[in-house]
Amino acid sequence: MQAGKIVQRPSGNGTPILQPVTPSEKPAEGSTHGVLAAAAAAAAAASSASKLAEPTPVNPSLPSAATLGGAATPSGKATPSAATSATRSKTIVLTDAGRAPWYNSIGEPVSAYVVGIAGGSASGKTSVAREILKKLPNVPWVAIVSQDAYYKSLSPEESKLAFQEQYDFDHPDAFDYDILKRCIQDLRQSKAVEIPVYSFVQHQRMSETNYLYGPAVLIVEGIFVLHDPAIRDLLDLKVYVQADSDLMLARRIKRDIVERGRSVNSVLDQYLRFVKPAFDTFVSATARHADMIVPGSHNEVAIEVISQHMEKQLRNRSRKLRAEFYKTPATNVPAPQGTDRHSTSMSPYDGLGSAYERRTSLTHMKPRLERNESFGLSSSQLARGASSTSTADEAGLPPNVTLLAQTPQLQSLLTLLHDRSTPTSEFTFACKRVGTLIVELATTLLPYREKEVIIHGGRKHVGHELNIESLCSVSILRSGAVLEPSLRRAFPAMSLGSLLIQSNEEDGEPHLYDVALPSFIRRRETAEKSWVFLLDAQIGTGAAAFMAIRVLLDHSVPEDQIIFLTLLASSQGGIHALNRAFPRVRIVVAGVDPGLQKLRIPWQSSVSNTASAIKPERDESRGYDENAAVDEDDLSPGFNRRDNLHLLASPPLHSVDGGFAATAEPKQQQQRHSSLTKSPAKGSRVVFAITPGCGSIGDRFWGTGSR
Ligand SMILES: Nc1ncnc2c1ncn2[C@@H]1O[C@H](COP(=O)(O)OP(=O)(O)O)[C@@H](O)[C@H]1O
Ligand SMILES: Nc1ccn([C@@H]2O[C@H](COP(=O)(O)O)[C@@H](O)[C@H]2O)c(=O)n1
Repeated sequence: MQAGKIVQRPSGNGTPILQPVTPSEKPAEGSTHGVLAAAAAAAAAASSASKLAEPTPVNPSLPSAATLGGAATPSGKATPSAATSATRSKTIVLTDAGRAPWYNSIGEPVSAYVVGIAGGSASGKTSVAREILKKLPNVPWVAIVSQDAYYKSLSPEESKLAFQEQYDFDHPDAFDYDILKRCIQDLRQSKAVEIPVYSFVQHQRMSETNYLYGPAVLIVEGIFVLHDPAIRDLLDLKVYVQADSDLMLARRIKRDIVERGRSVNSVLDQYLRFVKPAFDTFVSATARHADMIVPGSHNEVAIEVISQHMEKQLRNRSRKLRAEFYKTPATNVPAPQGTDRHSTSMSPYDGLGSAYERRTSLTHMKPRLERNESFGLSSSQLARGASSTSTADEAGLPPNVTLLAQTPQLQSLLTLLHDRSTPTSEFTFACKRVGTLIVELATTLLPYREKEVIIHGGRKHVGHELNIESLCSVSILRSGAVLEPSLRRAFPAMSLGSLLIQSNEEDGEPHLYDVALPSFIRRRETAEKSWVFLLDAQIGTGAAAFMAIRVLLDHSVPEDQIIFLTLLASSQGGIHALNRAFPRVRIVVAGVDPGLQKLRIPWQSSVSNTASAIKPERDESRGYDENAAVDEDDLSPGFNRRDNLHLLASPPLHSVDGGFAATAEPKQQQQRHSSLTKSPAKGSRVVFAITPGCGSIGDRFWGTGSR
C-alpha cells in the first residue's frame, strides 16, 4: 500500500501539524547538546533505580511488563529489578475480541497487515507501537514483535567483548535479517511461529521461545526494521520515529539502568562508541524509506492518523464467508474426472465423474424431507444396512466424506438424537454410542504398517499396528467435546486440544477466541508429522469447521492428516464448501439431513429457550421448515451463551506472548466486551440451522439447553 508521506512537526503555537515531506528529506539530525545534563539526571535516577517499580505499560489493557517473557540468570552487574526485566520479551500479543476469518472462500489465507516501526534507540518505537495497538479496539489479535529478538548469536569471544561494552550492537550486521524475514513472512501468512526471547543482560537469545499465532495486525519494531530491502518489501506501512539525540540518550540511560542492568558509565561509553555513530551513519538514513515520520514525543495526532489508516485497510480485507457458504449451491462443486472416493490420494475427485455432479445437483433441487424418506436416505439404502459403505455420494455428500453405514442400528440411534422428546441421559448415551462408531471408522483412515508378533505356540504372525508418530484430537468448543468420551475409549492417553469458535452476533461470521493446541502441534517440525481428529457435533454452513481446519493448516498439520469427525451434516450445507477448499481433509459423519436454513431468533433468548423461540426466516431459494432446529455450531451467542462459554473456557481476553491467560478484565476491555454483547436495535439475530436436525447437540448432551 502507499500511504502519503507525512511528518508531524510542532507549529509555532506548539500545536502539531501534519505536512508532506519528500522521500529524500531526512529527519533533523539529533544533537548531543544536553547529554551531560541527561547523564546527571540519569545518575540520580540510577541511585534510586532499585526503588523503581516496573514501568507501567502504556496500554493499560496490555499485560504488565513484568509478565512478559521469561527470566534468566542475571549477570553479576544487574540489580535484582534490572535482572528480571532485562530478559523480558518485548513481544506482545493482545487478544480481546475474536478473530474474524483471515482466509477467502477457497481457504487461502489473506495476509496479515504488517507495520514496521524504525528509529533510534529509545526514540519511542515500542511506545508508538503500543499506542497504535491501544487505538485499535476493534482489531483483535494484534502482535508487536521486536527486532531485538533477532540479534545474531555471539561467539565466546564476541560475548566477552559484549560484557566489556566493546561489541557493536548498533551496526546493521549485528542482526540476523533472514530469520526475522522468515518470521514476518510466516506471520503475514498466518502461520504459527516461535519468537526468540532475547536477554540484554546475557547479550544472547535464551533457550526458550514464545509461541505466537494469529495476529491480524503485526507491528515489527527495531532500529533496523527499515534497513533490509527484503524486510521492507514485507511491510504494508513503514514508520520512522524521530527524536532528538539528547532525548534518546536521556531515555536510554534511565531505561538501560532500570531494565537492562547497566551503569551510567557503561551506557555513556556504549553510546559514544557505538550508538551515536551508528545512528548518524545507518539508522537515521533509513528514514527515507518511511511512509510516515512520527515524532518520538507529543505524537498523539500521528498515532491517530496511523491507526485510522490501519482500520480502513483492515476493513477492506474483512470477509463475509458464512453467507457465501450458505448461498453457494452444491452444484457449483467442481467435479473433475477421477478416482476412488475413499482414496487418500492427492485428488479426492478422482474416479468420481459426473455421477457426483448429478447427485449433488439432485440433492440441491430436492432438499425437503419427504414422507417415508429418512433424513436424506432412501429405504433401499437403509435396507442395505451394514453392507452399505457408499451412501455418502448417494446422500449428496462430496467425495472426501465417509458416511457411516446406515444400518438399522445406527438409524435407531440417530432417531433418538433427532427426537426432541429424548431425555438428556438417553441423548447423551446415544451420542456416545454413535461417537464410538464414528471414532472406529475414522481410525480406519489412519495409516497402518505390518507388525510381526509371536503367537501362542511360538509361531510368528504378521499383523498390523498404527504407523503414525503422533495423533491428537482438537474439539471445536464447545459442542465438539461431545465426541471426546468416545475418543477416550479408543485412545485413553490421547492429547486433547480445543478451539473456541463463536459466531459473531452481528454478521454470523465465525470468530476465533482461543487456541489451545497440544505442544507437538504448536511446534512446526512435529506438527508436520502429526495426525489430528478434529471434532464437532454438526456441520451446517461449515464455517466453524472451515476456520478450525485453517488453524491446523496454519500450524503445518498436513491437510491429508486431518480427519474431521462429526455426528450430523447437512447435505446441502458448507460440507461442499469445505470440500472445495480442503479436498484432502477427510470427513467422517454418522448422519445426514437434507436441509439448512437461515433462521431469525430473538437476541435476548437464553440458551434454554432458544430453540423454542426460533422463528424460521423465509428464504427464497429454500423455503422454510417449521420443524427446523438450531444447529448449535451455527448458533450465534447471546448474553447467556457467551457467559456459559466463558465458564467453559476462561475468557481469552488477555494473552501474553501467545499463552492465553484468564485475567481480571481491564476497564477498557470491559467496554469493548460490552459493546460486543449489546443488543442491536432489531431485537433479533440470524442463525443457520440443519433441518430437521437434532437441535443444539452440546446443550442436549450436557443437559443445559432445550430439546
Ligand atoms: N511519547 C513519550 N513520552 C514520554 N516518554 C516516552 C515517550 N515515548 C517513549 N517514552 C519513554 O522512553 C523510553 C524508551 O521508549 P521506547 O518506546 O522503549 O523506545 P524504543 O522502543 O525506541 O527503544 C521508555 O522509558 C518510554 O517510557
Ligand atoms: N545485548 C545488547 C543488545 C542491544 N543493545 C542495545 O539495544 C539497542 C536497541 O534496542 P532499542 O530497544 O533501544 O531499540 C541498540 O542501540 C543496542 O545498543 C544492548 O545494549 N545490548
